[in-house]
Amino acid sequence: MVKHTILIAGLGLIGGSLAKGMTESNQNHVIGYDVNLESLEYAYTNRIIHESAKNFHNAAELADFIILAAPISETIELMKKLNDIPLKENVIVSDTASVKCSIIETAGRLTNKNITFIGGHPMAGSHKKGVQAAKAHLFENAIYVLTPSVNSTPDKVDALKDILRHAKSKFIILNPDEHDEMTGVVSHFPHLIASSLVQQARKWGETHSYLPNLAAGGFRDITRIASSNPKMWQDIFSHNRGKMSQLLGEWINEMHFLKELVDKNDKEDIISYLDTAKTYRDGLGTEEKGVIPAFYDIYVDIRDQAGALASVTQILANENISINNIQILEIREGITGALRLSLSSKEAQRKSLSILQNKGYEIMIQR
Ligand SMILES: NC(=O)c1ccc[n+]([C@@H]2O[C@H](COP(=O)([O-])OP(=O)(O)OC[C@H]3O[C@@H](n4cnc5c(N)ncnc54)[C@H](O)[C@@H]3O)[C@@H](O)[C@H]2O)c1
Ligand SMILES: O=C(O)C(=O)C[C@]1(C(=O)O)C=C[C@@H](O)C=C1
Repeated sequence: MVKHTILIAGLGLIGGSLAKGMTESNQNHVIGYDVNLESLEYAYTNRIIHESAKNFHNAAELADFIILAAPISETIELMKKLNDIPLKENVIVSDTASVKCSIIETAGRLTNKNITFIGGHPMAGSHKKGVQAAKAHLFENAIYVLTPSVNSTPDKVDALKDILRHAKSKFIILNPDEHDEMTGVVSHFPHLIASSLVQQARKWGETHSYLPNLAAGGFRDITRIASSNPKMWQDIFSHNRGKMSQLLGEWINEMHFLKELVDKNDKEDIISYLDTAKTYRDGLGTEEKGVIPAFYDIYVDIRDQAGALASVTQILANENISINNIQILEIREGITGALRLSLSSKEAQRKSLSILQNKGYEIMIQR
């Protein structure tokens, strides 16, 4: 098998995670580049990359594939730089930016004939940033959107998928506008709303100092993403501002409607509103639809006592069931709390439910 040289520019959470998986699989030679020399050094000493490059131009000349994983505005600047570099013939350039229209518009303006540009967006991440948070398995089972530019061909798309196969993602092709519209709704806009909910609580907290202690499972659940990297999100909102503005307008109308509903206090209408939302939300994880990957969660009631979490995870480990994600939703002194365990398949969900129920745990699954 031919070893390709892959340059990953931007070794933060996303670039670092892609690089780590690629370097571990050792099929290709991975060169890392980052403007932050500490991140570059960290990536090299922790074997996230095979080789570190302090000069983007020189590293780009050596690459067969280039993945730009910097913030969106920086990614656009790097694309413009690539245009003036004597690259290898037929180099495939991709990116990881959360917004695709401005990236593909920039790709359309590139005149360097050696570049085939295929936009990329792995639909997985976290509220953490930086190379220290990188995980080789971050994109496992996640949707990975590709937005080929006009000069790309299906064999080039396959070549890109091939060098990304270690990620174990599910690739889908979307046009950039469709991508920005859908991720606007299910990814970008929720971040704005999460921050606005936290702002509301913060303002109330100024006159009610005990308020933060009451922020339990529900508030924490819906606002986790408000802890994300503000600079990255400003960049995303700015590049998708047309869609954000439209969604905010729709949301404001929805809030007016909701206010009327609450003021009227019609029991049936309110139940119907909540029920329609519940039915849609419960259905999201049952099959893979659009950009939303399936999830198979179970909720386990546990007591606030030493070792409670370890007991549950040990029972599942004994049965060889691996847990994709675990979250403590609400545990306060002396009160029963809930664990949310995310499993990798419906079968794992069913098996965990039955094993834990047999051991006397109270379990809830959605649906
Ligand atoms: N965080 C997420 O959940 C997530 C998920 C999918 C896609 N993305 C997208 O991936 C990209 C990277 O996000 P992240 O979460 O890894 O951010 P991050 O802040 O963790 O990492 C960004 C890295 O890029 C480096 N960088 C900045 N300017 C650079 C430049 N000019 N050249 C080279 N390196 C540069 C920074 O030093 C940093 O190491 C963004 O475009 C973002 O929209 C983020
Ligand atoms: O899990 C999170 O914290 C994320 O915000 C990840 C998330 C999202 O789902 O909205 C954020 C931005 C990306 O472009 C893709 C994924």
